Amino acid sequence: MQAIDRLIAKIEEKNSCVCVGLDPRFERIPEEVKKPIKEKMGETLEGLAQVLINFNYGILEAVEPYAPVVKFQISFYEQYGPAGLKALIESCKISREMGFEIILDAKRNDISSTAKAYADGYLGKVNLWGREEFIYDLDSMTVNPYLGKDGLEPFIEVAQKYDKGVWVLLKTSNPSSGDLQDLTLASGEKVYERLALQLQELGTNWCGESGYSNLGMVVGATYPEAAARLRKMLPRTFFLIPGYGAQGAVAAELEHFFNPDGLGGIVNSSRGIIFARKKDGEDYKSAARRAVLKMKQKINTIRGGRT
Ligand SMILES: O=c1ccn([C@@H]2O[C@H](COP(=O)(O)O)[C@@H](O)[C@H]2O)c(=O)[nH]1
Repeated sequence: MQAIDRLIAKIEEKNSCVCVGLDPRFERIPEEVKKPIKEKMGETLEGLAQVLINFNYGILEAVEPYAPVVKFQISFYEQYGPAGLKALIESCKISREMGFEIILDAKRNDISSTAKAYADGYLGKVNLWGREEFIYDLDSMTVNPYLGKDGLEPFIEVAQKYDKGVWVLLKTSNPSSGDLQDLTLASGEKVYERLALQLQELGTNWCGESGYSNLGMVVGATYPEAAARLRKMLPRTFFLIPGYGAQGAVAAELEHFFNPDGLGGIVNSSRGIIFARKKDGEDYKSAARRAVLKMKQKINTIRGGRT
């Protein structure tokens, strides 16, 4: 099954388009997760990596009934070197066993020959002493489009080969995204609008049975007016929508991100779910479960009248 159809099947199964971002910040992880590992492994890098894995496991168990997809932002793992990346790979493995769709938010790209190495490493297989093997077990990853079409093509080719998807940054959620992305071209279009059309062309012959493209685009929840324009331009494109919760966006602003079929988007929240507990001593898993359920319900009320 193609990546976009797997994602839609999971959304339908859980009646939810919530994506939980597993972006652990060590200093915010509760003591009850850290203590037993510190006692066993000491204050080592390996111990820290084990804390990330155990924390993620707790969150995954908590959100499993209500979230079809998880997103790992690679920086929170990469910053700890090989131990951090091992924690990422192990967390992906656990997510897979629990049936989540898995997105890696790595925002990679480069000249095409280098982009191919990224694509092989994250989405495809690498040559290990003559054997072709996967290093990561992912469904899709984020990529940066600003090197142009030749930088994107290797990701698309590898993704097509292994039934994976890509999410291309289009209109990002950060406050200054407009400095470049909103500039008006001589044609009267904004930069992100021109990019949207170029990306649509790349993704148009890469649709699943659902009719949606495996080339999705990142559109920040913090820019609902841009999303309304983009939704009309790109009816067959799924949006990965970050910016909910900690960055200020709320469900009522998300209506125009979705198509009338109630599909077309997955809404990510990272800090708002994984660090939902309000005070020390409160169970972080119960707090995450409550937060994800509330988010699912709120978003369902604005997408195609689902509840
Ligand atoms: O435009 C973008 C693209 C990616 N992100 C990523 O999403 C999450 C948001 O985390 P919160 O804690 O819910 O704010 C994080 O991994 C970002 O790197 C984004 O925010 N905006």
